[in-house]
Amino acid sequence: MDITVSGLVKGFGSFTALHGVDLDIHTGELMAILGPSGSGKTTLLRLLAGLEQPDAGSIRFGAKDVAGNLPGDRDVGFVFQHYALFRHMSVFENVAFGLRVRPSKTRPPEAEIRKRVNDLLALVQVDWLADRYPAQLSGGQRQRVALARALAIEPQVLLLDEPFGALDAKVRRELRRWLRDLHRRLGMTTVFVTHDQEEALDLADRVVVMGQGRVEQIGAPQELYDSPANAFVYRFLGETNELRASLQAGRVRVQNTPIAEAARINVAETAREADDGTLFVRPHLLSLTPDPHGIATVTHVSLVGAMLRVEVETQDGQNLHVEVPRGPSIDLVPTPGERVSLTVRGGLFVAA
Ligand SMILES: Nc1ncnc2c1ncn2[C@@H]1O[C@H](COP(=O)(O)OP(=O)(O)OP(=O)(O)O)[C@@H](O)[C@H]1O
Repeated sequence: MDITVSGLVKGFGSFTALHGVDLDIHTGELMAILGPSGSGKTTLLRLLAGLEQPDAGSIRFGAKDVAGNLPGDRDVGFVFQHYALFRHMSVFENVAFGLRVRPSKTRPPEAEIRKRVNDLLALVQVDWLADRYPAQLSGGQRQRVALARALAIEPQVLLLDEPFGALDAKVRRELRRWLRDLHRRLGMTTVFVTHDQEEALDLADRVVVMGQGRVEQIGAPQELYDSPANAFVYRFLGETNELRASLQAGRVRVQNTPIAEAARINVAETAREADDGTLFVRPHLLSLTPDPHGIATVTHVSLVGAMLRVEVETQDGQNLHVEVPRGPSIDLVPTPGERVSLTVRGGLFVAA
């Protein structure tokens, strides 16, 4: 089931939480909605689920406009943090619930319900917990049961809001791997909200980056990391340096010294020339060369695993850090106080 969102607007009182969101989600895709707190991720997911109605814009599931459809009519399974399991029902009954409440015409026979629930509990690897109550489960087990409950109705679309939010890092990683395998096997269109960039980049086919109620960029993880579209995405995803720079005659310059061919740099909007702007560059896309007339001085060197992390300060007082793979020889390690020139192999220039 593909989902097409166009011009979605949602306000709460005088506050606008979504300012016209456009988004295409492909059939069978695993898509992450990533953004800082308050950027509108949950609001977007709740609109997809039918738990909120938009003020303007449309949501289509396949060819069908689902505006006005209640959650039960959308063929979605969802796991929201605040939709806890039913405390007074066993794990088995929690998972069976969505099937049991169906009108008699579409409700499967009891034997089939039992089989489907048992199969699902095996799939999420908690079949041995079928008779327990939610209070008797660990956090990770509860999340798996919540997922089994969402899957029981065999939805075409699965919506997950921070599904592993409350869990510790190790269990999160485990469940993440498990969700990826499950998605590969079942193949339903899945959208999950997270504020954890590692989780989004690791798990999703594509990621929507949201900022203040707007889509800032949509792309595959590698594409977002390598070619952020703007300053917001650059700052939000991964580490970055920001340098005051100019763009003249095909070169990006710092303190009037060329440090990059403009052809290797993405240039935001239409700035072909600019006296003043910001160059965003990832630490691993900067190189240092010993140079007595260079524009920077090494201030600190540390070894982090296989990488050398070098901090430098430019003559005009800008601090940046550089990551270089550790070479075979100790002689190649820069030393504090050494003058160096800088070369930039990729980045984004934004005119002031
Ligand atoms: N029911 C509501 N009434 C008023 N304001 C709301 C309501 N729901 C959300 N908001 C506001 O809309 C904005 C977006 O909220 P939303 O929950 O979508 O953000 P989020 O990106 O999911 O954040 P978080 O990562 O913190 O969960 C926030 O500023 C929030 O305060």
